[in-house]
Amino acid sequence: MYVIQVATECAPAAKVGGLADVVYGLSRELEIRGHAVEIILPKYVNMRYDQIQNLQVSYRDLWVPWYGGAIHCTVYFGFVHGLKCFFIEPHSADHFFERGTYYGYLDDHMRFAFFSKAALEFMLETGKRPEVIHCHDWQTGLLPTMLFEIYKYHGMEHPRVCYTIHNFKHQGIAGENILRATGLGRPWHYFHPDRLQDDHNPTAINFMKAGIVYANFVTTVSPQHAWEARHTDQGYGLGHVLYRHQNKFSGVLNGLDYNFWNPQTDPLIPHHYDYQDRSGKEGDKRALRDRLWLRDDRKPLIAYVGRLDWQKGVHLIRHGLFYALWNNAQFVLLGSSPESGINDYFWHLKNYLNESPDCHLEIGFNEELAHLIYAGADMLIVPSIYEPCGLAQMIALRYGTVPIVRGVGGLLDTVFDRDYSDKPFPERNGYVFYQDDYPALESAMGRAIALWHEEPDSFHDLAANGMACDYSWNKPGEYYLGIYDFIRDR
Ligand SMILES: Nc1ncnc2c1ncn2[C@@H]1O[C@H](COP(=O)(O)OP(=O)(O)O[C@H]2O[C@H](CO)[C@@H](O)[C@H](O)[C@H]2O)[C@@H](O)[C@H]1O
Repeated sequence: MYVIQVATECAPAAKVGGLADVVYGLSRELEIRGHAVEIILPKYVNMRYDQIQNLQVSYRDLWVPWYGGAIHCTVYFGFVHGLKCFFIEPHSADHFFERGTYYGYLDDHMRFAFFSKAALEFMLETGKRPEVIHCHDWQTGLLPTMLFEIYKYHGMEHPRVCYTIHNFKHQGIAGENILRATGLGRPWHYFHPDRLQDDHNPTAINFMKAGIVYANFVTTVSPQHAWEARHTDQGYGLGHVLYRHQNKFSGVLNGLDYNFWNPQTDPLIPHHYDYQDRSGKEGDKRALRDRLWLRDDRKPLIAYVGRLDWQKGVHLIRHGLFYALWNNAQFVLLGSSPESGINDYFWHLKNYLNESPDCHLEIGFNEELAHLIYAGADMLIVPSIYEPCGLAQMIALRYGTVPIVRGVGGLLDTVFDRDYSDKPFPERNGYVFYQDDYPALESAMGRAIALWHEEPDSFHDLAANGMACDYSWNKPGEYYLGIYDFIRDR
């Protein structure tokens, strides 16, 4: 099978969150199984270039039609930890990818509509004809529309599209001018409830809806979230569209790259360990405390790693921090937010708690520190308001760190409560709470902290259960191959 992934992130070169891990992990899994995979990404000026090997010009003059004219692009090729990646660099006064951050600009819809178009133009010009184009999230939602309404008639009639939604909240809403920019034109055709017209604003088009309508298959990243998106407000207004296209929609639980996230070999942690011998984890806890100036005391270390977004339950993260400090535990936070209000709030909290020997807040993105935290912590909280899949809890399980999660989305598919799950004990691996209020979080954190202090052996058994879970790409890789095989043009 020949697959091209078109995405706006790929770990570890261009990563904001879980999308990057999935694009990397799934591509690797497909390659290991002997399939041909290429990834097309924007060439952001602020990528981790140290994570790209042999970067070189691959196609010097790509002219991408845009409005009435065309934008000149150069396409680079390089390996991101062995994966074949193409990077599109537009040369225009818009400076689409020469910004301080990857997202968060008023013209984001233009930037990524352009990227989607450029990816198709690149395939057309270089004769690349993958059996499947797998694209991700709102940023690439217009790609299947452009493929089947324009590029199909220029010799790209065979590629089929699988479209994966990682976050329903961000859908890409734009005005009519996007149709003129991309060459789709014909507003009377696209401004139709069965095509691109937003269901809640009849004068806008919706990129994600476009992806759902035009793709040959649509997935989201866990079975539970697929249900939530259709039946609850977590579809953010797309439930009706999903219902109409339910025959080509399903939830496939994300995997985790078990080579990249591996406590036995992880080069970013000082002590290695595995399921049978977890003594190295103690060393990592000491190393983490040393690095963050935390006192060495007989207390569990509780962590939060992730974006500081409303989605992640910011008020519960804050409360979890104080609850840990009041209840004989330590707390470490690693995260950042594009919203200055949230960032400022956590900076303020960091200053306020600066003298505490039991807590550390690291505001920013730091892949290396993230690994040490997953390895060194005893527990990880994931109190999300909604969570399509969630990788943090899976990474925690892999590193023998007990997850404490809110029971939504993929968290429900992966974490099973030690005390209340109906699963047999060996399959229970963490703590789950359901309401999004303080008492709910406290009940779960309280049970975890008490077990750590009072029954350390039972706590270790629980952590070992987590390490024994298999959330690798093995099964999800098979599911995606099944989907690709189902949609490909024979
Ligand atoms: N400050 C920081 N420093 C270092 N590393 C950091 C970091 N902040 C986040 N990360 C890393 O980014 C990843 C986060 O992945 P998640 O899946 O948990 O959440 P995210 O909301 O970004 O992903 C969305 O897409 C994924 C993929 O489909 C879904 O699992 C999820 O539910 C959905 O919200 C983890 O690898 C984490 O370690």
